[in-house]
Amino acid sequence: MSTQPTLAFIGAGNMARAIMGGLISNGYPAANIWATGTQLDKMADLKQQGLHTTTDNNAAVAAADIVILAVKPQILKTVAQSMAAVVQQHQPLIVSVAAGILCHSLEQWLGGNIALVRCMPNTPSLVQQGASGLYANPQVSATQRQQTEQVMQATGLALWVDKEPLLDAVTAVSGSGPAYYFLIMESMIAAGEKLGLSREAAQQLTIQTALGAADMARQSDVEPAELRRRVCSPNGTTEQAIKTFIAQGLPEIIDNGMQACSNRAQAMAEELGK
Ligand SMILES: NC(=O)C1=CN([C@@H]2O[C@H](COP(=O)(O)OP(=O)(O)OC[C@H]3O[C@@H](n4cnc5c(N)ncnc54)[C@H](OP(=O)(O)O)[C@@H]3O)[C@@H](O)[C@H]2O)C=CC1
Ligand SMILES: O=C(O)[C@@H]1CCC=N1
Repeated sequence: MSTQPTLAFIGAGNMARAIMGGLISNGYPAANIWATGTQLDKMADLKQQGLHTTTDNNAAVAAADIVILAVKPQILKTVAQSMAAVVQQHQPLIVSVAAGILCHSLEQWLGGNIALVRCMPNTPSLVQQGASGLYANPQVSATQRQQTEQVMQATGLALWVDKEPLLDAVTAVSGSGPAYYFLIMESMIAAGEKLGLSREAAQQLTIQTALGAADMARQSDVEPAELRRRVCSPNGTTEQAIKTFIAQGLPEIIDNGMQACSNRAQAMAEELGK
């Protein structure tokens, strides 16, 4: 990474830790990262790795070029309002990873006229296999866009969207997406056990198959639908499984789940954005 801005993660929970872990594994200097939370002892491991830890959000904001808001959406208004004065004084780039909280609300809570990126990351950022959607408000400079992209690319794929509502679609695909794959893995492990494998063997085979399928899809020049057809021998075993999944509505189930996810992001914007 050519430039290494100082980052302050406001909230050092699951998502922030995944991004911080990915950054550190990728060589980002721990001394350039601040993490905040409600209790210092919960962040002792981060301090041990060389990060700055504090319960004082304003101190972290004052030290940072980029402030990453990573608290739960339900408390974001209170947290943002409590740091508005130092944000206005210091003018860092603000990056919010909160699902369903609009730029408009954040701008208001932080005192107006701020450079703001909304980012929808996912937890595989921890192993540098993350996927993030990014949206910038007009106040974000070209340099700040580049800095944000560099930070998020250090944890995996980072894609810009040009309309804010598309972040709800990103949430439905990749923000929440790891949970869908984990559920499929859980189901495959359970079914493998039921068919007689040990839990350990079912787990190893399931995870390696997920990895192999994802890597193959990434490297292939044909779409996943064609790769799927290539596994299905006519009147063979896979065909029976796929026919059963389709007859029982798997594509519609996934469509419904992702629609519910996106709807929830929109509802959160209304509920929490005032
Ligand atoms: N988890 C995921 O897969 C994804 C999450 N997100 C977004 O990331 C954000 C965080 O989610 P997630 O990491 O799962 O949640 P967590 O609950 O794991 O993390 C939130 C953290 O915020 C801390 N916190 C609470 N109050 C304050 C405060 N006043 N000042 C500073 N820190 C505080 C909490 O610390 P303490 O425990 O001490 O209270 C906690 O560690 C959410 O907005 C979510 O929408 C986005 C994409 C994916
Ligand atoms: O479930 C949530 O609300 C967060 C946002 C995307 C993934 N986790």
